Amino acid sequence: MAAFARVSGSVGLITLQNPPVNALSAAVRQGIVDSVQRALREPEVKCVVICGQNGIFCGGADIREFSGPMSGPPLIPMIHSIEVAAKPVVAAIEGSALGGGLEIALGCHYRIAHSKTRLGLPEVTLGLLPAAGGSQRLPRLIGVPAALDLITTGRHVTAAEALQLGMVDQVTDRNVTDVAVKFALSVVGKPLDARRISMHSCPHSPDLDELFERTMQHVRQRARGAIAPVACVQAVRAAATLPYAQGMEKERELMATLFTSGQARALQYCFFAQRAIGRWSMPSGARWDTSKPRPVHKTAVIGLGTMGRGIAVTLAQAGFPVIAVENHEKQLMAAKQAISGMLERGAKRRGVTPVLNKITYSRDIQSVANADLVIEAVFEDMALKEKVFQQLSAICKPGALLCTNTSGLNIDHLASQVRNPELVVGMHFFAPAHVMKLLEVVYGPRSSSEALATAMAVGKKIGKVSVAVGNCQGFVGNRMLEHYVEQALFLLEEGATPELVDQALEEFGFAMGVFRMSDLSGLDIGWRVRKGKGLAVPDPTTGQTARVQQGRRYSPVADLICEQGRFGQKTGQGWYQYNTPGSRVGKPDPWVHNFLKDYRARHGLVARRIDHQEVLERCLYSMINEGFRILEDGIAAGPEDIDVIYVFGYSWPRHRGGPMFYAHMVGLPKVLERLEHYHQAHPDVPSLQPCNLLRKLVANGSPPIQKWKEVMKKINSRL
Ligand SMILES: C/C=C(\C)C(=O)SCCNC(=O)CCNC(=O)[C@H](O)C(C)(C)COP(=O)(O)OP(=O)(O)OC[C@H]1O[C@@H](n2cnc3c(N)ncnc32)[C@H](O)[C@@H]1OP(=O)(O)O
Repeated sequence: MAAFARVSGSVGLITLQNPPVNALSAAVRQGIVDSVQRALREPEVKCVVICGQNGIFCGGADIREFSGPMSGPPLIPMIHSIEVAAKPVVAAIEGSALGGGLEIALGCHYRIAHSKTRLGLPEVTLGLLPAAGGSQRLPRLIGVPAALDLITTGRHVTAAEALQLGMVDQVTDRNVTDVAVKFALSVVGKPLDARRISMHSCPHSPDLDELFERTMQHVRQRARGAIAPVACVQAVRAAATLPYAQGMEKERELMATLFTSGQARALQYCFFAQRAIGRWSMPSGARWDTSKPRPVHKTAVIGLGTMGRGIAVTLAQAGFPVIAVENHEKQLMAAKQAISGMLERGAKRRGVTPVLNKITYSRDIQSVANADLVIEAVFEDMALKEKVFQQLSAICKPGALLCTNTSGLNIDHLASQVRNPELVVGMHFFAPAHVMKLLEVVYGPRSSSEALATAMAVGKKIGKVSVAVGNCQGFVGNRMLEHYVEQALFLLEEGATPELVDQALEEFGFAMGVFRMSDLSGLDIGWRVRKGKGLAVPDPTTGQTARVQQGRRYSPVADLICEQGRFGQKTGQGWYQYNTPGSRVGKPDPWVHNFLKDYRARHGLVARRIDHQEVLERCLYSMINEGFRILEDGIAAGPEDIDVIYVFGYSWPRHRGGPMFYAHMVGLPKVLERLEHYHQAHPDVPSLQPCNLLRKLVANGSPPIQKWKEVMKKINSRL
């Protein structure tokens, strides 16, 4: 809806009303059209102000409407009618003016923003472009380079930056509607043509061709196959080179392709998935809206290796006092120096003062006695973690939340080491912890809903995308990853090279293929884990690691590479070769190719030609299959949780929505058929055997992903 009122005698005030963000639903658009007509019709109205209810101007088009047939008045003529109005129209912007919201403001003759407002055209993040004239008006208003930046990234700007760019005419700390009403009265009777952005041409930019070429190259590189950023560049190019009407036609054409694309559906799914994960529930029935978090004032981090340092920085930057504990003096000093550097660099980037005094350093674990929440981040070794939890149980004040940053060890076992197991949860950060957005919050069978609510609340406060998951080996992310990596290794045995596998995955949209990624993170980490699991142990008779371990096919290829001291970038050799240790640019390594040839010969394996499709199907479908098992086991509450974990923690290309959404797009019958095919070819690989839930979903007519939870409930209640 939009309400119309006459204020200050002759100002027509139009208020957008659609909580919580005044999204432009059909009803709101109709309300605006009716109100504008009324304002122009009534002779008492001399000028118009458009504002939003409840402290927010407008969050843009109603994204939920995109999945159904469009109804109600379209945006473009509505905005045009505002721009051509004979009475001055002023946008009174507060909270947010995003997407279609900003496009309405660009159609107004003047824009006044509250100082706390954020403005932007984030359509690209939804797989779209600003197609209600935004791609044509913004470059005309602020110039091509700035418009290219905002439209291709979807970046929100502050009111101060918007003023600097010329996007708004005035910024105020006062009530923005009051200011806009007064301002509107002051411009009655002034000529409006110069205020109609569509009548301008773009401000001159030198070397326009070169600018577009450079931007296109940069955008293609960053987009990893996403089509919307490329279309955004094309639309802005049209604004810079064509008259407005032709530019609008180009904008329409480009949008027609994007709007129905699978990428737009994936990105819009991600938008809602990211919000859905906040509404967590536990198998006990406890939920986000019925569980109260405990207050957390003081925090502590135990163990200041790479992860502990990043966690301490994240907590301090969010305003938490942190006691940072490391029992080795030398390591403590090194950590202090590294953390201070991280805080200083972070503060410089954000233009704020570094919060060095938020962190107190100590060698004594007793110093965490007063903390409300402790995060253990010591070496990934169960015996060591057990000891730390026993100590914490004796030291910490009653009610303190005890968290572990383990990436896969048993939370329940750690809980069994303490007096209050209900206060133990996992807080699994991803490296580098102060940069990566994902946090898996892991509850065990004994964790209380209050403990989970507290960890989720802290996760939100420190700016992480926090996903609540159940306890199992590897939780969600690493449990699925194991199958992806396993298939990649099998493909090497069967004839692929690391670069072939990586190329297929990178073309799919991953920032790095599996082998490039493992060179970056260090091959020794996985080796240690495999040894810990009793894998990667040589057969006493042959002295070689067997290709069958624990009753199933196993590839020792990665272990053999590690035995050569090839740990990836840090040693200058891994799956690729590097000019120097620490260098980031890897080249295909003939040594690896020869090693694989010898390995195959030794094991009587005949190399065959492997294409990109097989790489994708085996690596991704085996991982997706495990995702279905995770849903079946109740470790993740829904497919959105898994997808958000993969998009934010494992560089899964967002425009493909996450592994479970990808399966839905490919079609569950096809995923099932390909898994059956590969399992028949590799019966000794259990991860290729289609799981029950996948079979049942297919048997139930392969419902859309939004309905999986319903079908899962139905299936479970029938068992
Ligand atoms: C063509 C395309 C055109 C013309 C477009 O305009 S595309 C839309 C462009 N706009 C956006 O991309 C903005 C999306 N929204 C946001 O960025 C944020 O919601 C916000 C900055 C506006 C507010 O943030 P915050 O206060 O944190 O609130 P939430 O993000 O949690 O949102 C609250 C609930 O509102 C729902 N929502 C938000 N925006 C939209 C929208 N444009 N359409 C439909 N629904 C929207 C959001 O899903 C939350 O709902 P629940 O999860 O609570 O059910």
